[in-house]
Amino acid sequence: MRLPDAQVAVLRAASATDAKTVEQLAAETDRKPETVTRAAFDLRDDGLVAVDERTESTATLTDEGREYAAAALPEVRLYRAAVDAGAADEPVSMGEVIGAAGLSGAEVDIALSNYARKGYGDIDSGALTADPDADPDADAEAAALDALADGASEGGDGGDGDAGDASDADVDDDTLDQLERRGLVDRDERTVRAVTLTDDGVTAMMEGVETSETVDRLTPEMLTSGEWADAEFAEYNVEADAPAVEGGRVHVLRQAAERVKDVLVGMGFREMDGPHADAEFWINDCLFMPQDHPARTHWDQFALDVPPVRDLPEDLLDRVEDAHRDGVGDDGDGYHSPWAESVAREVDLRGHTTSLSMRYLSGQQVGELEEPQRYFSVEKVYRNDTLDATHLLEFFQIEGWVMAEELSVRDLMGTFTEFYEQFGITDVRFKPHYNPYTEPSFELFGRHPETDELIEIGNSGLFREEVLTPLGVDCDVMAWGLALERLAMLTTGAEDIRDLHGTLADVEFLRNAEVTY
Ligand SMILES: N[C@@H](Cc1ccccc1)C(=O)O
Repeated sequence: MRLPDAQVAVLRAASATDAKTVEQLAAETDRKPETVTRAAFDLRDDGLVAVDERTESTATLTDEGREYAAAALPEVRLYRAAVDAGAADEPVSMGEVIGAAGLSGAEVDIALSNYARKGYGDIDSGALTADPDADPDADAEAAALDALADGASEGGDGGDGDAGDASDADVDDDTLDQLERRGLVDRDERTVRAVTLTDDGVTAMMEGVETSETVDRLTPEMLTSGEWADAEFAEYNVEADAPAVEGGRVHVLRQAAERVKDVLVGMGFREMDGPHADAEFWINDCLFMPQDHPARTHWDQFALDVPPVRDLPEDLLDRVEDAHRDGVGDDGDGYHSPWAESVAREVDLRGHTTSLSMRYLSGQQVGELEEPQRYFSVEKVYRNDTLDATHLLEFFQIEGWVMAEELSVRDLMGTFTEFYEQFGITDVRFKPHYNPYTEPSFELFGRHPETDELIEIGNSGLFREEVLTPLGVDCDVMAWGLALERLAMLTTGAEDIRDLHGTLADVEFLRNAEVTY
């Protein structure tokens, strides 16, 4: 008989009289347990071996369990001290007995509650009696602890060497349940498979088995050469234990970004696109951010040491400079602080994607826009922040704006309510805020599902005249920048933004996290 290599090895190592576990066979044949398991199942399907499966449970003493095994259970110590103090005859002060038993701290409560549970005696208004018929030597929990502790001293036979490791075969289940509830043992279950040769297996061995080359896949070469006709194909065994394979997967943040895009497109928005490194003009000046604003320093934004941007729309540049110097409208007023075109032409990594909104609203990107319009982007921004649980140096912003006649704060709030509802976030909070470019402005907060804390999830407002007039927009525009990572923290339950991306990302978390909405 010809059989695949691993099956031949298992067949040779197996015995008809002596059941061998997969682990034993793996050691004897120098193969992995999962290879042996698979071979054993294949042999069983051919009737050559029998595979006996049973679940083996092990009980391991916890640290506390080990302490009590060495020093006796607190309630037993309490009982013995009570009997010594004469509590079998008349009530004795509880404090005295506790002291005599040498119990302190958490042990006191443990001793008292189990004392009562086990009927060692009564506890009544500070006094203790002991039942003379109780027998702590017959205490099943104490006996089980001793048995498990002894198991440990007999150990060292190639097991994992954990002290207190023992088969629980001789301890009854109720006692083990009780000890587990008390936190004195940990229990574990695993499947043990044992293999024995069947009569057919013995016959096959006597007739002789040889290794055959098995083929696990059909190749074009085998088809053209005709070799397939004689090949022996390995069978699939879907029950075999196999190593876990971690397949590729879309990153949770990317999943969240795609979902955000779908939702916004569904709400009638179109997508914006534009440069990551851009002129300060689009990033800051158009937004009526004075050139000496602290957010414009290198403390906050990354400046690039590259030649200045040459092609900025000249007339817009003039109108923006006017707004900065003199304000907009009859009673408008400027900043009375220095403004230089050279600064506007410098290149920075964008600290927000509101630079894209400026490009689109100005007509620069897709031509003049007639209201109503809705645009969004889900793009990366860069800030010179300090890394912590809620801040990264680069993150994704969900930028968006709506251009229409007569917009109000109600429209803004309604849009966010509708948007976040799609992600199962129904209690968005708003807090009045200040931005140089919007009035009124609001920060948005959402409740973290794990910590229950309110975390900031975005910033928003209605663009002010000083922004819209130079851009040539004469209706209302409401706008926002929301943090994708913060949204992902709410939908995945991640408590630290650094678990989501960056060098410290938690791969295990990323593999298993479910993005819920
Ligand atoms: N640019 C703001 C977000 C925002 C955009 C548009 C209007 C109002 C606020 C930020 O990064 O926080």
